[in-house]
Amino acid sequence: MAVEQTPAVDLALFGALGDLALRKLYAALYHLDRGGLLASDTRILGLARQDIDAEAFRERVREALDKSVDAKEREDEKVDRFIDRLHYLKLDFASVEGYREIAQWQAGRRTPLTVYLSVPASLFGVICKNLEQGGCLDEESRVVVEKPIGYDLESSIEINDAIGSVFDERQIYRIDHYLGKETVQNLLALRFANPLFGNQWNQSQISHVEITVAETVGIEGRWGYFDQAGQLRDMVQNHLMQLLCMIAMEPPSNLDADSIRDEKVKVLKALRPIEGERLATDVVRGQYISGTSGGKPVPGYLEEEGANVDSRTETFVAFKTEVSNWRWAGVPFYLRTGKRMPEKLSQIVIHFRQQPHYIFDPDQRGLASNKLIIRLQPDEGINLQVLTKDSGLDKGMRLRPGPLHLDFHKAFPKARIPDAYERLILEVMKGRQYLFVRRDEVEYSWRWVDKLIAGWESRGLPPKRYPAGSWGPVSSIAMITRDGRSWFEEY
Ligand SMILES: NC(=O)C1=CN([C@@H]2O[C@H](COP(=O)(O)OP(=O)(O)OC[C@H]3O[C@@H](n4cnc5c(N)ncnc54)[C@H](OP(=O)(O)O)[C@@H]3O)[C@@H](O)[C@H]2O)C=CC1
Ligand SMILES: O=C1O[C@H](COP(=O)(O)O)[C@@H](O)[C@H](O)[C@H]1O
Repeated sequence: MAVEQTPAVDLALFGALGDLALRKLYAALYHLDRGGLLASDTRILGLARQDIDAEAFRERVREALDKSVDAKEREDEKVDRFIDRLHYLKLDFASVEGYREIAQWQAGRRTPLTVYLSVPASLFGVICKNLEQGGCLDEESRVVVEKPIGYDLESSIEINDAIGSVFDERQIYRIDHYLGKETVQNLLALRFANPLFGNQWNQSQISHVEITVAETVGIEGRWGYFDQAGQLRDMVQNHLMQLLCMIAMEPPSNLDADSIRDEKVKVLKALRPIEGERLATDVVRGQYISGTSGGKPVPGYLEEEGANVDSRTETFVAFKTEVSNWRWAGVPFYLRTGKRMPEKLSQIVIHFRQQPHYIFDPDQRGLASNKLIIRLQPDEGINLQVLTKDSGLDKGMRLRPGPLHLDFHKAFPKARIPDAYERLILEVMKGRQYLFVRRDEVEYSWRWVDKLIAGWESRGLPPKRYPAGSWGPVSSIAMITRDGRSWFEEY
């Protein structure tokens, strides 16, 4: 199939020397270029406040690519071609002075300006205003903003209002990089292209759903940011909520951005809040203490560089909720995410109900349900656990769980699984919003999170401790065990 032509873009990257840009964004752009997906006259303007010239900037990006792109994928000629697209402008984002130079950079070009705000959300509003005043924008301009949008509902409304006073919603691309992950997009195909699953996807066939997003990393020098946020705001409000929506939403009538986003909003509205007595039983907050990671000793959260030793910020959260609608009534959704877990693992497990009548060995009753395991990372793939008869003359009718396994790397050996940012940047360039989060999604998600935080604050309890390298506080295991279930950690 022919590669779809991507229109030429002038990309203005704010925060061009920041962590995200250097670790992820240039690598993603380079891969797009290498794959022939950037139009020949696409250009990138790096904006930062460091007093360097374009050559020094290009050198910094080259060094970043050395670290973030696999050696076998770094082809000299293609790296040079990519580097040639880069320009640099020193700018204090908060001051309107200097913005005219962005407009001048574009003078005579017919390509719309795409602005990527890889900066803290507190700067989104002022940058948008300055771009407008500097005469940099027109109706075709686009703006890409990073998560998290705000700290709570109130601040997110303020930020969204500020962006919205300059850009229309159709011009705004709110990134949640989990939506760019290959397997997350595959959820749409899995659910809506396969009647086998589509027809079973409800409370009469599914007993419960688990979502785990476990990270091995700790705070990685981001204490200042992370301690203000915590795992609930940093990971649940956006990434885990989006995963939950993709699992729980009704079939959209087509793949248009708004059809999909309308359905996601309905899920967020139907999500049962955790309040009252449920605060004691249905949610666990944790904070890691020293332990091990990858076989090496690592410090606890309160011993990290720059730490405030009194911090009660959670680095782990697990909870049980429900989507209160006809499809999902009575189906618990168990979610957990944490830093310094034993392995990096993001997966969704759909547990199907047992047969109405059971005829096999009563000791094996616990085995007797199908599970669909959707692995986001690592080892992207889908695994359906089915029960078969154990082979051998001495086994009688003993059951054995076995996988029907689709490993994306093995099934499509020639296809490279792109990083989430590659997909997302490409979609911005093509002007397609279906993988981006609409304002009301952000706000409904904050509403739910704010209620939970208010509940935590009213109880005033510190997070439970867990050693780095463990699966979180024991009470997160007790939370699911009380329902006669356990977290599924196999694949
Ligand atoms: N890093 C990550 O892994 C992730 C980040 N994000 C989001 O991406 C965005 C960027 O994050 P990250 O790269 O980590 O942040 P960084 O702080 O590393 O980068 C932001 C950059 O903006 C620059 N900057 C800040 N204020 C000004 C100003 N007034 N004028 C000019 N430059 C300024 C900083 O410059 P200086 O260095 O000079 O201070 C810094 O280089 C944030 O919204 C974050 O929440 C989202 C998901 C993951
Ligand atoms: O947005 C964020 O995501 C990362 C985890 O992303 P992943 O793609 O590596 O799973 C997380 O570490 C970070 O704290 C958070 O801000």
